[in-house]
Amino acid sequence: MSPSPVTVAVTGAAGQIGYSLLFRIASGAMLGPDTPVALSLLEITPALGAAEGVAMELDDCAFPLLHSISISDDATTAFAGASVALLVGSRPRTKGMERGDLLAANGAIFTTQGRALAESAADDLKVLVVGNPANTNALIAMSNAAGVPRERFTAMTRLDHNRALAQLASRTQRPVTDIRHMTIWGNHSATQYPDLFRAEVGGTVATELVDDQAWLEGEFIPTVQKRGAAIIEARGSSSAASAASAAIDHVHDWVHGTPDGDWVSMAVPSDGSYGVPEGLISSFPVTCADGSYSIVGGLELDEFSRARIDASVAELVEERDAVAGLGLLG
Ligand SMILES: NC(=O)C1=CN([C@@H]2O[C@H](COP(=O)(O)OP(=O)(O)OC[C@H]3O[C@@H](n4cnc5c(N)ncnc54)[C@H](O)[C@@H]3O)[C@@H](O)[C@H]2O)C=CC1
Ligand SMILES: O=C([O-])CC(=O)C(=O)O
Repeated sequence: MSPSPVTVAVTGAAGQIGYSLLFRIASGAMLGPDTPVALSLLEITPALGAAEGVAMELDDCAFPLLHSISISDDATTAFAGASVALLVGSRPRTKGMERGDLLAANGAIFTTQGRALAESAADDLKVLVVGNPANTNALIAMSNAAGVPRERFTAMTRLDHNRALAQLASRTQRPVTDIRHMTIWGNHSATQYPDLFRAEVGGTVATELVDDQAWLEGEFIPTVQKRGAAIIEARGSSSAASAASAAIDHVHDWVHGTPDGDWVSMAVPSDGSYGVPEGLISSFPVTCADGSYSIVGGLELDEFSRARIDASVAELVEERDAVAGLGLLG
């Protein structure tokens, strides 16, 4: 066991995702079996009691890797010394709401938290934004975190990636472990583009194996794009355990690396790759090694994929312009 615990800050700790996420972090699923964890929970004042209750349950699990738990309603206090910050807390989408409606409601949260991260987090900070609209919230936090390197800010499209793996595995009747090179491009929204032209199942290109453009366009892509809304419709509240699991996967792979020969999807600040305007937080195929990620370069994009990526990126540009207009970009 490494001697000093890693501080992991989690916002929205008393929420539904928090309730799944914290137990997996404390069990070692995110940072590995040799890394003790100090959890630092941020909640709004009225939810501090509920966060205390979650902390009591965490205590009751007697997790060997759980070094300590602290709780605060002040972002600078909660982020002090954090090497990993999972920004989950925000107002979730409810029936009939689109992510655009959430921009203003959540913008203020992420300006404050961006500034607080710059003030008190550790030098090796890694940030994952889960709270929606995740890409643009990450952009707001990044642009308000003066002095923190931009590449430390990421947003979650791993749930979409995992949903795409599950849909393809089901259609091809192959285990998810046979699938490589799945990619989600663009925004974590209904415009996202889950790309099967680069995915492979057992070494065969997925689109060639399936060979059914009608399924691709009429079922696969819309199912993945609208899965969040389908879960809300079925469950009456948004995805929580699957979102928590995807957050664990995202940080795990960022810290421990992606398997040889494969990649994952992460929304990261664009370096201009694939024509995505620099600085937008957009989903790309990435590989991770030594605690850093790199956008996979040199992929040839067909016309079908290009048009869909452009549509999702156009939505990100609109969101960026909207929050810039609201004065939320530092
Ligand atoms: N990127 C993705 O793939 C996914 C994102 N989400 C998003 O994750 C977010 C959280 O979802 P749930 O846990 O289901 O929501 P929830 O409503 O159950 O929990 C949110 C928690 O955040 C807290 N909170 C609100 N403002 C805060 C602030 N300023 N600081 C700290 N905590 C604050 C609330 O008090 C609440 O406890 C939502 O925005 C949801 O849309 C959900 C699923 C997938
Ligand atoms: O759709 C929502 O509001 C929750 C979410 O992000 C998802 O499940 O992908």
